[in-house]
Amino acid sequence: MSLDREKQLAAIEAVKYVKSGMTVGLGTGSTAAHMVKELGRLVQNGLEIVGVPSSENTNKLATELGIPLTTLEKTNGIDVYIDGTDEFDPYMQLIKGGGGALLREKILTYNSDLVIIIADSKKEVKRLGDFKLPVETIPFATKKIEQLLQKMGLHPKLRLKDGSNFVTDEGNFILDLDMAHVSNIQLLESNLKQIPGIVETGLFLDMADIIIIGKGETTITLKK
Ligand SMILES: O=C(CO)[C@H](O)[C@H](O)COP(=O)(O)O
Repeated sequence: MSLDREKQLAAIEAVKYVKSGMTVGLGTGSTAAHMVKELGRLVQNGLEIVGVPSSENTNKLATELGIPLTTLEKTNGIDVYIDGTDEFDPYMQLIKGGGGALLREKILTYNSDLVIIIADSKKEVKRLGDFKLPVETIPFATKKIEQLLQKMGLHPKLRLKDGSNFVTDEGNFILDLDMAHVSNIQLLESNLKQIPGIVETGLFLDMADIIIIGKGETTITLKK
């Protein structure tokens, strides 16, 4: 069974939590795109929702599919947020941001009543850290932050796209960190957040309420 089919199955299962009248946060990435497509199909069949996209890419896809959209500040909060992940561990802790949308994704996650993460079976890990941890940095400070993180043993790599710096929807850069040898992820998160110029990290700790994993032709649901 292909990983893409597992992503699709997880997305279809997650969308069952969405009911008419809800404000729905729309994640970013290939798994989230399956969810947006499924919501688009349901909207065509009469589901009445308003979406809040987490990126310009998702905004474009949802608009093409006819999903009514709004922005976070115009809502009274989000009923359910559905997004993919790069890794999740047995404690439902996540690394996100492979697609570079981690800042808006974390803001929407924080402002949502229910957070559902959808994943293919390859995203499950015993311990976070095979995937490089993205951190979003202000361009003005990025060089200095890179030097500091190097001294901390986190081997930062400035993310590039087509030979130039990758620029997020908020106009920032991304440093991808090697956290394979970090034993205390809570401490890492708080240390990183104390560095001026780091806007956000891709560690989503204690934020997921439900994780739906596509496995073969079925899904497995983990709940907090
Ligand atoms: O955090 C993300 C984007 O910033 C994505 O959810 C994450 O990268 C997973 O992507 P995909 O579903 O394509 O594997």
